[in-house]
Amino acid sequence: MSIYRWILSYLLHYWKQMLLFIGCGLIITSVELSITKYVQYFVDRIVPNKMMDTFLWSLLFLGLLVVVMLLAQAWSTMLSRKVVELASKDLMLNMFRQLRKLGFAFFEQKPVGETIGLFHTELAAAQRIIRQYTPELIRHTISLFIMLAFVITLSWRLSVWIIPFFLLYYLVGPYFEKKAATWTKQVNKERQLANKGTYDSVAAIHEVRAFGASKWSIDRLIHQIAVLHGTQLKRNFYAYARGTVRRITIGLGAVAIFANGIWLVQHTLLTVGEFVAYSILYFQVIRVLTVVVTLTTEQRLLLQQLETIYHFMQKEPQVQEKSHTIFNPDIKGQFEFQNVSFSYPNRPNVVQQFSLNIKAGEKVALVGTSGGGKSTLLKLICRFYDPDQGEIYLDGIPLKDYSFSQLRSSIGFVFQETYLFGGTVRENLLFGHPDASENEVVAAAKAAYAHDFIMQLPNGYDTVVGERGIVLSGGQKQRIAIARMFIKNPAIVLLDEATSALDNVSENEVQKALDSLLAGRTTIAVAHRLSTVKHFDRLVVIHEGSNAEQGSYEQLVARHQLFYRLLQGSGMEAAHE
Ligand SMILES: Nc1ncnc2c1ncn2[C@@H]1O[C@H](COP(=O)(O)OP(=O)(O)OP(=O)(O)O)[C@@H](O)[C@H]1O
Repeated sequence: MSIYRWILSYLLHYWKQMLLFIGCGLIITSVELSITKYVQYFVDRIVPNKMMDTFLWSLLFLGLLVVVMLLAQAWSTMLSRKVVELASKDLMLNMFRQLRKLGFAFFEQKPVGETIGLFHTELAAAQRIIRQYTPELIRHTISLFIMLAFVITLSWRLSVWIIPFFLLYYLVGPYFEKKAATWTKQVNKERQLANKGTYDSVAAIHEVRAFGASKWSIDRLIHQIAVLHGTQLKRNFYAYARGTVRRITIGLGAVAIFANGIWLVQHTLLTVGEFVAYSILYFQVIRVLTVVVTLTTEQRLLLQQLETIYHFMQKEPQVQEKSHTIFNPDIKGQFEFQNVSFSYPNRPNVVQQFSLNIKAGEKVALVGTSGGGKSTLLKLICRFYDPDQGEIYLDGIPLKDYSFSQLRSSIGFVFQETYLFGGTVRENLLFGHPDASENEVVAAAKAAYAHDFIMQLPNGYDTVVGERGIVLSGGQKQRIAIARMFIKNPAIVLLDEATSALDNVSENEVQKALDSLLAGRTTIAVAHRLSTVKHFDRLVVIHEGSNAEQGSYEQLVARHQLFYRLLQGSGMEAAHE
């Protein structure tokens, strides 16, 4: 019910249009009932008494009613199309907003394939409920009650006869419904697995090729799809069995009405007109009832699919923005970590009692053994996560007191690998700062040593890159990322092994670009290759989430402790000496 209420809330947002839509439905039902009532009058009064004048006038009146009904039908279709499209658009936008709100932590913890599946399968199911089911269900349910009341008042003696058949159906129906629902749940689970399997086999294409595992990958996918197909067949069997039971009971109900109707007419307990009108109404009621039952069942089956999307939409982000934030008009980039501790949900004590002061404009490199928590510290600075204990201050103000927008506009992050959007080089450079002028874009590209290679591309800055266009090398992509930073102009730059994925030639080019970017900005870098951070003001050795040792490169080497051992381990000692 809570899932259904949540879906309904999207339609109720447009309650005025929904009321009009229901009003149209009432008009349509009233006209349908009036026509049936007229048939009764025609058979019982007009024909036996040869009332020609009444017949002609009533025909004219009926014609008018039909026109009104057609207009109401057209208007209700228009209204419902408009409302359902608006509501499904709202739902989709809210999902994207929620995805953004949940932020980095959600992406790290959920496989991408699962999130894509959520948008493909579950969003589509939710939109189908909004588009195809809910408005029709509301309208037909109201019509059904009005028609049932009408049928009972027309002849309660006949109505009594159809009750056992409906009861029979409702005794057997739920068994098939439950079976169908259970199998639908299973279908969804297996569809998600198949989606994830498809994603994996595309995303891991290099690994699959490199390991010669194509056959393994295809076999795995074929198996997943075969299992899904088998479950779908079972689900369909129960769904159709349910329909068949329904059709049989409707037929038996009709036979009962005819047999009893004729008996009641013979014993003058029912007029011929009432019998004819009742027979017409029975099929009308059955039609509406079937629509209501089918819509309810199918909607219930679809609702089963929405559990994950519902929980996704109710999820609270791990990191929340305060309602009252502090605006710092001039961020300098001075950091203070005070006894910061942090655990991932499934990985405790990644950062432990970590304390560090970083001066504005200082260049600090975090070094240390793999898995020590260096990248995690960068994530805490960006507030992708919040510390469990302790506090991080930026220019003396707790990070938590800043707005997300100020924090993120003051911090530039260059990752190990840069993702380029399917668009032009210019669009990729303007990412994050769409208002920059052409001059700023070119100046940034020059400062990042990217202008020359961009000019050599077929259409210069208008060349399409990324998934839909030219594939750039790792070093070129990093220089685009650095140029983006020049345009963004943040006071603080975070580098997460920005050059570790590059060969020596590319690394040199990117290093030149980085040197010009970092001048005058507070820089915190995570580095694997110690050579890239030799010239940093300070190196901080992170060991098991704590600040184990710090100093300049030379000081740390001379100390002959943890850093020195790291250098020996990485084969850098010779280079140093
Ligand atoms: N999102 C996450 N959820 C759970 N555990 C994580 C997550 N991200 C990292 N970890 C774990 O936390 C520990 C620290 O990871 P982190 O990436 O901060 O280390 P690092 O020092 O940057 O390592 P490396 O030098 O290998 O990149 C590792 O054991 C890692 O497996």
